[in-house]
Amino acid sequence: MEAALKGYFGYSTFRPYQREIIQKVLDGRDCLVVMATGSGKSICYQIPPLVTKKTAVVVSPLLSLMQDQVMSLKQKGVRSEYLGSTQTNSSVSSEAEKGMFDVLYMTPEKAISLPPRFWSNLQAAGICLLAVDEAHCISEWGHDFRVEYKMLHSLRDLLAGIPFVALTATATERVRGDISTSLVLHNPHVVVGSFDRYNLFYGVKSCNRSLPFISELVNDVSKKSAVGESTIIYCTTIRDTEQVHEALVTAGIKSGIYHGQMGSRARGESHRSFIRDEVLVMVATIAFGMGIDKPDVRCVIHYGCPKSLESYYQESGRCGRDGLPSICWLYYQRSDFRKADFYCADAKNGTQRKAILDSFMAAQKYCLLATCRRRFLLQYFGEECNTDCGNCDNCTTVKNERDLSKESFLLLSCIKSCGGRWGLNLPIDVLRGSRAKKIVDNNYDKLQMHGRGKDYSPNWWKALGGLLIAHDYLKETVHDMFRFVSVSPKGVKFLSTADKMDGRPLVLQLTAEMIDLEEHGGSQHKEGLNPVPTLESEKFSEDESKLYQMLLNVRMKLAQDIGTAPYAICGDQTIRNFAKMRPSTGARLANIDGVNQHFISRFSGIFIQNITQLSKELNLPLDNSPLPPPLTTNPENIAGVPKPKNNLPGILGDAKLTAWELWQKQEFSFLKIAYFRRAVPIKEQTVIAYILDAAREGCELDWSRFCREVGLTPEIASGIRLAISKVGSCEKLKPIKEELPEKVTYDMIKTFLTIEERGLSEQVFGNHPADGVATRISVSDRDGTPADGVSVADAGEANPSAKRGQTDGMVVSAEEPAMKLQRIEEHGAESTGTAAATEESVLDLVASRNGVSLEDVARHFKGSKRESVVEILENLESEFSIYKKNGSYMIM
Ligand SMILES: Nc1ncnc2c1ncn2[C@@H]1O[C@H](COP(=O)(O)OP(=O)(O)OP(=O)(O)O)[C@@H](O)[C@H]1O
Repeated sequence: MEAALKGYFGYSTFRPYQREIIQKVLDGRDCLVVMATGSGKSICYQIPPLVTKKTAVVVSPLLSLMQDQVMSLKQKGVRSEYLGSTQTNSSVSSEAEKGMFDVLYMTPEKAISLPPRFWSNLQAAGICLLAVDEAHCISEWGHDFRVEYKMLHSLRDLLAGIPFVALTATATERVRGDISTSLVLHNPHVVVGSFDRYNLFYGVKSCNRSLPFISELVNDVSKKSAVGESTIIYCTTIRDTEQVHEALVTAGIKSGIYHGQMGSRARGESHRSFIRDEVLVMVATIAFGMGIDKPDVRCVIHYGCPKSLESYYQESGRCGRDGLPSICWLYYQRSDFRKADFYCADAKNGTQRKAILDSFMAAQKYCLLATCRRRFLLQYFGEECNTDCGNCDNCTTVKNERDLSKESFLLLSCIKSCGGRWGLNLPIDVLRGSRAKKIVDNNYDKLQMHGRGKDYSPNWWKALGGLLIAHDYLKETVHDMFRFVSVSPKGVKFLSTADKMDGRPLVLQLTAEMIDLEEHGGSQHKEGLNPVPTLESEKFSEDESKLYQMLLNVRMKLAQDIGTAPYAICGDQTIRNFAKMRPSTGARLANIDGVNQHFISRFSGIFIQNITQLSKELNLPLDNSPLPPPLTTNPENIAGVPKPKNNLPGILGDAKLTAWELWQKQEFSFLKIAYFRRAVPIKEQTVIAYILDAAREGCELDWSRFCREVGLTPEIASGIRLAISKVGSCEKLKPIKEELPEKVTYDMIKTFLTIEERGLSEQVFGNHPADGVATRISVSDRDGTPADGVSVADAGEANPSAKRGQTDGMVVSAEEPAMKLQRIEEHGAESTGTAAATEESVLDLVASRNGVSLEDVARHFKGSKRESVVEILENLESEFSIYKKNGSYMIM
């Protein structure tokens, strides 16, 4: 499966649920898949034919959508065609029934009218599934009821034993029930994913359709077009469509128009120029709704309140389907709300009328909302959501507010530790690492928070002090003309809850001075005390942005030359990766996410040539390393971050702590966390690294859920253990990764190492491989051939030497632990085994070696309990006697 995913689609990991659904289909099980727009449902029916070499038949409601998908699949080397009224090639049908296509699309009308002979021939040639896309069209309760969809059940008898897969992005429980009954699904595997489109920003504006307003709209849209980004403007009437289109054209913005009164040819032409980026703006009625499969639409504007919240979700869902940050605006005016009767005119009975009215009312409510819009949307679709998203207009209106709990914690605790005997200046000097005489004489330079506040200027801290005084967290008193600042009872309470890690965020409105200091060099980092390094590294330099634009042009030119859409060649994210990593060889390029085999054989040469030449012109170095974020925190940071055992916010920094809390307590997915309250999302890998850091610092983690989400099975863990033993060290991840099949990711390796480091291996993975089973990774996996990764074989079965602990091959002994992580084994003979661990003896041990792991120390002091060893190490760390780097303790 993974080989097909990378080979044809260029992706190295499945998104949530994809693998599970594909496996069920391969097992022959019916499936009902309800997953958000853009979540990757198509891959669930596109991979099985590539694995089984049998045709997948896909029923889809719109010809234009099918044509786009066929075009895209062909670019990926997948044999694909469609059957429908606009198919001009008469041989497609006969080729299809001979099983000559991997994926065969057809309209529902076509599907129910094909003769039984077609189906029996196709079945003889090989058919692996029948997918019903946009399956909500089956239900009268759905918002796009199609009568032909209701007749699809007739295919059931013709395709006995073939799994049916129904897919939709919007389906209430009632609609789900209808789909299941109508398609006669047998014990279907039901997957209901999150409706959340994390990468979309939602916003609403009220408007009056006046000319100044249209010119504001035109102005906004032109900014998107100027940087090559696509926008769809949905209008509720043809009149509006024409008016907005005209305004855009007058302003010199190349834009297309699409509505039901245009002839099919004109609509087709308009559609084609939009997906080929010949025009970057499409002004359309909802006739352009489902029929658009362009993944890189960056902005969807609704000009008028939509007829239902379901259709709003569907249409706005056309935005950012490639997962990159994108924007959805809805402009409404109060008169829109009077259209209920108009929408209800189509209703055939009272039930339908009520359904239409209900969803129209929900759309109105969405317009008028003063609270988190995403939360409202999700709750409407029955998804539990207890937090505001931080990524909609209502969540971001007050822009100068920020959670300053970490900074406040530092300042308050520093003032408290200094005994409240001073004004603000001295504690601030302590935070900024001063060694002034007064500070050293009072031993304040030994405080944990000494030097922790260097990232902000003294004036910034003073402004925060003023804020904390204003909010009663600090108390200012005057004695003999001197001002003293101490922590108030409210501040003490804050400190104690923050200490217990369940403190609430302390959101304060930043003063103008603080903002000014942050923006104009007063502070080194806008993001906070510990800015997120990956965010920085993900940012493009000016030259990288130039390179990105140039490479977009290269892709555009290529697409024009071969008559396809630029996105069908590769996605925007892939081009971003090119601009960031600047691969100079085919091998490096092939490793980039989004690069598939077809791309390598057809386009790698031209892209490498352009990347090399343009990077040279821009003076950008080639082969920028896409290395994963470091396994542990940078030692420089560690040196600056003391480790009081119960001061996790202090140790971890906001970003890590928040990531951990969202994951562990709120059960957010990695992806959702990546977008949480960020204008620029961080990578999922970064989120994973953050949470692992938190675990390493002692935060509790649901390891079985974590491993499941990362994809780390006990078998893969055994494989990683073997690879480490082969490499002989876990200092660097790359050599370990290179020993393993492609499907084993850095995230899996990092997770494994954290589990090992925390001594939880047995608990998490069971007794692998010491339970009498040896695990082997087939070499073919490493070559990338389609094998399912890790196979388990009996230890004694093929290779007797396995029992003797052979580690140069890929088999490990059942009796001898394969771990060779610890350098201590080199020193094994010296180990006293019985010596008791004390701070002194542990310090001696650390000082005598160039890095020891927890296991080293625990093994060395077998006479002491592991918990005591851990405690001693933590104490030494918080006293700055030692620090940790890549899982090893070093002397300071
Ligand atoms: N495993 C993956 N890794 C990275 N990108 C993926 C993965 N699976 C799918 N995608 C990309 O996500 C985008 C959306 O996928 P897809 O078109 O299948 O969504 P969908 O769920 O069918 O959406 P809709 O309901 O809007 O039709 C596509 O650009 C696709 O290539």
